[in-house]
Amino acid sequence: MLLLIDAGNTRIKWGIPDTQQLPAPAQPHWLKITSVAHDQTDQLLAEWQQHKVTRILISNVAGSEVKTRLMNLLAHAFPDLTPEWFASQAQCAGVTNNYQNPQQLGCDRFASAIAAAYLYPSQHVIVATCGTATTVDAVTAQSEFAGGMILPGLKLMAESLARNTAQLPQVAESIQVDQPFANNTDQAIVSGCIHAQAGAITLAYHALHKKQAEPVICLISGGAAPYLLPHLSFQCEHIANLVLTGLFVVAQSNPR
Ligand SMILES: Nc1ncnc2c1ncn2[C@@H]1O[C@H](COP(=O)(O)OP(=O)(O)OP(=O)(O)O)[C@@H](O)[C@H]1O
Ligand SMILES: CC(C)(CO)[C@@H](O)C(=O)NCCC(=O)O
Ligand SMILES: [K+]
Repeated sequence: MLLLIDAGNTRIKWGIPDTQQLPAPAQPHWLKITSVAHDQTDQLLAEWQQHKVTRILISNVAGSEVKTRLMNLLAHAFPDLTPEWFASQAQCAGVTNNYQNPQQLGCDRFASAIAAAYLYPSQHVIVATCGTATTVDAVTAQSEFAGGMILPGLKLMAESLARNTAQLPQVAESIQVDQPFANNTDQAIVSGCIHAQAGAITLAYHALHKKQAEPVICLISGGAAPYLLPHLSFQCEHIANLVLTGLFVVAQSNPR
């Protein structure tokens, strides 16, 4: 069995896809898929050991401390296996990475681009990933990662206002906005942050459409996706676990 891990800056997501299904389904069928916070990684050992794992592929953008912790846990759980650490490169699984320095691109973004190209071959795709950071990337019909934007995630944006101003409070994440112009502080903050994110996604969608003059698909993923979806005025598909789907495609394209 294949163990796929997506270590982000807020949570560690992991899954085991069904690799026996032939022909491969458009979206992997997950035998198991779940996530833990960084302070709960100790529970991973017992959970992983319940599966007959034969290969491990990991995307980590959470830094070297998290990498070391995962390496130690994996060495305990599967002493005979050598985990593969996915890294961005100029070309992988049929996708070309147009970053000036291909290795500089976050490997979670490259994995998501690979998933987008696999799910929507020969189509132009905007991939919005709304986690700790929000990234909005363009993947062309020629399977190129064309480039993208990085902005603070929804929570980080709101927190930075509370942290760096005298009069602005920390707002509850559950506050809803149904129109841009709020008449109280809490809703004005939430409105500003949501529309900054939704506005960036909307701009990217129209810019790619204008550049390619062809239909554009928009995919949205990450913990904040459900809060942004109602604020997008065009069709946008919510796909959970886009990074893990990309790792699945990488593993299939690169059998050992
Ligand atoms: N209830 C909520 N209300 C508003 N935003 C939320 C809520 N829950 C999660 N988010 C947003 O989702 C972001 C992270 O979500 P999540 O815990 O799923 O991490 P993630 O998408 O896996 O990110 P990463 O890959 O960076 O770890 C938060 O920083 C926040 O912006
Ligand atoms: C932008 C994040 C934090 C999103 O998870 C990650 O992809 C990352 O650390 N990227 C490195 C910088 C870059 O992608 O240009
Ligand atoms: K960072």
